[in-house]
Amino acid sequence: MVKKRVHELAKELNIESKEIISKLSQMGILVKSHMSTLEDSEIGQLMQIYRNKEKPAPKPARGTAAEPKTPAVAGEKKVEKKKEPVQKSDKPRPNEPKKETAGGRTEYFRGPGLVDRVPSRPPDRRFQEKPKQTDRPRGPVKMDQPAARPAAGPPQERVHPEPRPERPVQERPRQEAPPRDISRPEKTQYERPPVQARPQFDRPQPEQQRPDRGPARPIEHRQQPGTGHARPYGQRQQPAASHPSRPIEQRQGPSPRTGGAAAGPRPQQGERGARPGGAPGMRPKPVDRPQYTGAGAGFKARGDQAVIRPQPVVIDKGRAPADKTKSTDKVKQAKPGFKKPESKGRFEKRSAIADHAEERLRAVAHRKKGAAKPQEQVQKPAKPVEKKPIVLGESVTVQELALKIHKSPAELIKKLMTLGVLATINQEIDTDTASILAGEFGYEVEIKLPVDIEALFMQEPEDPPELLKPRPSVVTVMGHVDHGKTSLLDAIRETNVIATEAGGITQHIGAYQVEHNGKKITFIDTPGHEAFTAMRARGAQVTDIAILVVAADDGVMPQTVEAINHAKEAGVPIIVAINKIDKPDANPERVKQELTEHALVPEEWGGDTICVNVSALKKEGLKELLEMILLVAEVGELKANPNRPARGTVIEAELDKGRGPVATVLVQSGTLNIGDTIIAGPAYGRVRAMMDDKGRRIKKAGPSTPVEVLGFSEVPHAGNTFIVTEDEKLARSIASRRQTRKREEELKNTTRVSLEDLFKHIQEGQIKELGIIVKADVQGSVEALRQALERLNTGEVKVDIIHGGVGAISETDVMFASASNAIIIGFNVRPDVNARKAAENEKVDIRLYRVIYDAIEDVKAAMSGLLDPEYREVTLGRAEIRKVFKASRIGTIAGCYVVEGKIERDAGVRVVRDGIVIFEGKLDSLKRFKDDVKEVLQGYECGLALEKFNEIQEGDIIEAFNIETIKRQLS
Ligand SMILES: Nc1nc2c(ncn2[C@@H]2O[C@H](COP(=O)(O)OP(=O)(O)OP(=O)(O)O)[C@@H](O)[C@H]2O)c(=O)[nH]1
Repeated sequence: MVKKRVHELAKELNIESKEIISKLSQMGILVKSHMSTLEDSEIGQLMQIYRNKEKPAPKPARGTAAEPKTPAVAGEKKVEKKKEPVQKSDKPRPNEPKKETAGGRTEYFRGPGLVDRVPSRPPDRRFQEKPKQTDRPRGPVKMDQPAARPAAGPPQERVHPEPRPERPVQERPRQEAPPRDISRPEKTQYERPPVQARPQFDRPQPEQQRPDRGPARPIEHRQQPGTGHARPYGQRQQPAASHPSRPIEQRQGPSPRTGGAAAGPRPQQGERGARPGGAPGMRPKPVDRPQYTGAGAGFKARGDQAVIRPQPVVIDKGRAPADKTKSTDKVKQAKPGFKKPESKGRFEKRSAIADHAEERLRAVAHRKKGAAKPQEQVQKPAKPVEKKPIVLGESVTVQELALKIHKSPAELIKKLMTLGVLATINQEIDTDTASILAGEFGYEVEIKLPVDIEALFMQEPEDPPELLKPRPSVVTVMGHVDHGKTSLLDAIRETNVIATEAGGITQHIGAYQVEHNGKKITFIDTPGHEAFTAMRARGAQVTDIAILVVAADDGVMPQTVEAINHAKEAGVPIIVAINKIDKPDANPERVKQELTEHALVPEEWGGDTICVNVSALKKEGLKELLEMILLVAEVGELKANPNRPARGTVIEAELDKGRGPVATVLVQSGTLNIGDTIIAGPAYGRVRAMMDDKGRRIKKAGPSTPVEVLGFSEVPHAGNTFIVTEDEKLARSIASRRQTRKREEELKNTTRVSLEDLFKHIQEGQIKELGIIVKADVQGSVEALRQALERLNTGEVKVDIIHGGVGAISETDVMFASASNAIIIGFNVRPDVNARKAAENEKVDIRLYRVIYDAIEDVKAAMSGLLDPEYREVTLGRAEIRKVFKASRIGTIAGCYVVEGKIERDAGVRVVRDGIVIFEGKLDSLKRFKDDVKEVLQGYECGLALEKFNEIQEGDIIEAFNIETIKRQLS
């Protein structure tokens, strides 16, 4: 025989190539594809097998040769034998002979006999076993199946063309799109939730279409190239043709059933058709079963069939993609190639995309919230943090708050604006505002005010009474200017301090200690000028006894009253020293009389105010005064604990060029020693040296001792409390904090802006401000000037002391003044070279003074210059119109007679008629006779024309006036 290819032989035998391939594989002959060539012997064997099947009669004849070759064939024979009776019963039918003639396979074509019975059931049963739903489509399909066979043949051949590997991908979609796409998509879609049920639906559909569309099969073939048995769909459509090719399936599938129940009891074809396990002639049915079952739910419905080998393979292949799509990424669904992606995939893809989109959105949302990974985001979302109240301190800047609530500063600023607050990013907002603001963004605020370490640090410990020891009394000398305070102290100290004072008045607070009758008395001298109120108040606060000096020849004066009030406020006992009793016009009684007006009733008049007549000049009454001081001190039982770190008050401070910051302090309790760490206001340091009131260096200073202290880091403020601490680090940090606070306050004063302030500023736009920088040799003078100058404030002009400090005028001061459009007042200080140059360049006005009065007067004058001048009308004269002339070119001319004062050419004029002003304007011309003149005096006649006014009449009065500018001065 000639070599043939598998498909050629299949054609010849009118069977599918696959069946031959499977048969060959059962025979132990491996064939790669339908294009493989077969040896003559192999062809012979196959021919024998298939012809034996077709011709049962000759089988036995050939059987000798065929049977031994393959057990499968033998098996088949057995089956065939069983079928014979069935066939025989069928033979009488008219259909058989036709089929025999057609294919020569009577048994095989008995299937069609089923078709005849279709109306009666067989096909229905088949399908009913699986899904009833499939009946709709399948009903007709199965009916057509037999007829479709011939059509099925050709399609198979078409499929054979080799290019399988490539075609599958392209052709699948085209050809199978309708049938399989529908089925598979459904699979995947349905299978997701109910994996079992779908397969049943899926299969029937493809079957319906397969027979109609030949091309559909090829796809199936392609899919099952490796496993020739694996074509459930195709086989179904060709039940008869599949028989021969699936002996194994029949054995495996049907066998259990045949053995179980079907075989014997189903001799009839009708039932055979429905039950594969029936007779040998039922092969096609068993083949069908696996096809159906293999496709889907049939497996579960028929547990037996699930064992069938080929089916699992087919199923795996067929499902693999679907399963993957179900269980894993939907994106992978596209890979399988089939048309899945098109029909079913749309929905799947959309849902997948939607899912992805959601996931991404979530991820993005989480990322935006700050988390890097979705998982972590879930674990550490900011949400719980949002609800957690934010902790704020005393104040917070907009930027800090923005960080705390995870918002942008711009959002906060915007929100603040809606709340009526205009703030910058670095501006501090108070806790109330911050709370409201945070609340706007859904945050609660917890305000935790920091522990005031400073307050604790400065808190004065209470000394047990047993540790207290008597201390010198601190006496403050107060009184009106020039009443002799310094002279009195000088007399007491027997020194001459007055000679060193500029201008002859005391401008520094002085502290001195004297000893009388073995007891020390500390005196604090305070200036008497009104500008030094603060100093006096400070003196009163640190004092135990106040000496009120009143000049016997002058009596009680304003600052006397002020001193009385300070002393009363401080709860300090007052001793009145009526001075200058040596003067001829001294009148102590009058002074006492005036004192009573201020609730100071002398002892001799029944009151409790001690009054002592003294003369600083003559040094009279000093002893008595000192004794009275000691007496009052004794009554006060003044005590302090000298055996603890010192604490007291800074009386005065200055920046000494050679020694640096120098502070005059009054130790009020404890003992100050050299080397002590001391802090006072923003200044801290170590006590480098101490000098007493006489300039002598001392190593320690006990309670009530005034000393000059060197060693401060900067000039402390007069009035600051100083303490000694062992914790230098803490002192430094507290001082640093105070410095920062001071700077911030200075900054606030110049830069603080809010809507309220803005409005205020708009209102104050008409108020002129005079910015002043005050520099002085000592802090006390700075304060004195500040107070004196600020007192000059009026509703129209405002003095703004933008900076005050101790020391020479520096370039920085000049630049600051330039930026602030301010002037600089230097008191007992001079600008250094750089400052002088800078002042020239920046045209900054620097005023230097040695007497405070001059400074104040100058400032007052400067402020007067700032005041809006007053305008006053000055009447020049009056003229009566005696005659009116009309000139064509000039207009109306008035012939006048000056009845009073004079009429000036450039003056303003008004026309008054019967006491009513009918015009006010300017003269157009003024002539005497024909000459233009500048003025016409009383008693003379003149001619004049008014500018843009001709309605004059005889008898009108022309009034001439001028507007004078009058500079205003502060009272
Ligand atoms: N005749 C007479 N003159 C005195 C007496 N005490 C002071 N003076 C004079 O009064 C003037 C003012 O004396 P001060 O001691 O400077 O007066 P003050 O109260 O200290 O003045 P301020 O320091 O400016 O507050 C000086 O010229 C003294 O000579 C006195 O007892 N008798």
